[in-house]
Amino acid sequence: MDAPTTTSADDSTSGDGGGWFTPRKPSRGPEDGEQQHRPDASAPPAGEALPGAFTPPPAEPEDRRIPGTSAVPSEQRTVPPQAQSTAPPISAQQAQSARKASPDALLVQRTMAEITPVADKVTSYFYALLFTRHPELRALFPVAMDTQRDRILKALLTAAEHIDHTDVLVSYLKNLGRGHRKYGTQPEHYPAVGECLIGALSRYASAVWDEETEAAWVRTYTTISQVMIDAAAEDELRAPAWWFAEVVSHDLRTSDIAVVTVRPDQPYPFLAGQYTSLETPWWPRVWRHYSFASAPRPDGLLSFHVRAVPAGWVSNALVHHARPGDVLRLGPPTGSMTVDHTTDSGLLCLGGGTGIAPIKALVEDVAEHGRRRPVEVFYGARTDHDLYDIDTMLRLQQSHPWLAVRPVVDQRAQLPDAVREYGPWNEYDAYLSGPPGMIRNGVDALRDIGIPEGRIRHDSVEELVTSD
Ligand SMILES: NC(=O)C1=CN([C@@H]2O[C@H](COP(=O)(O)OP(=O)(O)OC[C@H]3O[C@@H](n4cnc5c(N)ncnc54)[C@H](O)[C@@H]3O)[C@@H](O)[C@H]2O)C=CC1
Repeated sequence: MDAPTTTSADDSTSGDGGGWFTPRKPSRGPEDGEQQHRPDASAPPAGEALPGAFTPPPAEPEDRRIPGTSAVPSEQRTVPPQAQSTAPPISAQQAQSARKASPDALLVQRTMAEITPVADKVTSYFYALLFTRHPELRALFPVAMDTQRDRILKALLTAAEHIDHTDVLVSYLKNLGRGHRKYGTQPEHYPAVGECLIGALSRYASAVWDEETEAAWVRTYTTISQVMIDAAAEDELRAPAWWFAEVVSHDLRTSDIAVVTVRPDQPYPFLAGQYTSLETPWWPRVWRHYSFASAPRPDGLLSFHVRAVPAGWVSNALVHHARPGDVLRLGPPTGSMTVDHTTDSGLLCLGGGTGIAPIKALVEDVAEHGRRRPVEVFYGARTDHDLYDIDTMLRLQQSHPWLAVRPVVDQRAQLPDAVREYGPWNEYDAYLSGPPGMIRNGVDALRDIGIPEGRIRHDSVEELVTSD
């Protein structure tokens, strides 16, 4: 198996995206016997040699060693020559984590510490490199980049930083790889992105950048891409890259909150508590996350609760423009805030604002499973008027004796405190859904009252930030 090789990250002749990693055939093919959904006819069949699939590192991340030779001719780098041999020593804190971290992880973390204060510049430079060297990739991104701008880089850096936490990382990356199918991402795009990533990092982390660091990043990025590419290829065998979904009803509950119900063009399997990404026809390639507001239904319809937020393109389009007959696109379902049906533990649920949507789905899921387990829902809103779904929740309470719904109207973000007045909660699993601040404070409050972290579930706060 070949070791990854590289031309310079800043070598302008490498704009064809080739030569960065050693291609390898995909690990799975259609001989698995499962039906392929290929809405994107330009995508190579998963069983064919994927032109840009790379060789994974020869061993698990923990076992990797940095080869002694440079992968990059030094004259091609933007790193000042003196910086190449004078990378600052690893700090005491870094040294402590080094006991656990692999050598690559340590070098990656050292780069991260260097670029974090200038993350904005790194991002701008990264996209400038990407779009000038690979203009054909511009069409995969929204016209206006705004929140999209830092997504790729954030995701890559998050992954790189956790390269030693194999379990968490692999499931994160698989998800990311599957989710990238809807953007039209192809295996051959990965070397282009990797090359520009290294270009941006080497420029802004020049004080710590040397040959070993570059080699560590190449290996790390190769691992990341390979997991994403394999996950996408595997997913292609069983699911479309996206679903079209026609709006079948639009219920304006307040001046800025709508419940939007859609009918996907193909079966859409998901679990109560999960969320999806959604694109409207008004803002092509701008995707936002919304949770399913119901458990899977026999008629296959999906509902979302949307609040139009200031400057929220997608949310405003959904609340103020979408009407029955409009066609949206949906990405795959994702998220792990789902009910564990192997236990009888109670569910303690905190739903803030439109964050009540997945909580309602969880309640329906428990009801469908027919097991009587106590479910306590604290439904927070800033005003009475904002409790837009209280009637539905109270109706559910009337039909299910195991369910208690407690509306909490609070101007001062006290939803998590309300939970302290009830309990005890030691037999409960906790589920939180709402604004990022509520999640953070809620997790603290629940830990304070003795609920172990492993029993507290919520969606990624970063994902929620982009649900406008
Ligand atoms: N629409 C959906 O499907 C979902 C939305 N979300 C997220 O839920 C949020 C809903 O926003 P809004 O309806 O505008 O909610 P909001 O800002 O009106 O707040 C809802 C509740 O959370 C409490 N809260 C807010 N900030 C808090 C803090 N820092 N500490 C403690 N409690 C706090 C409020 O007091 C209120 O009770 C958005 O951030 C959205 O991304 C989460 C999951 C699903």
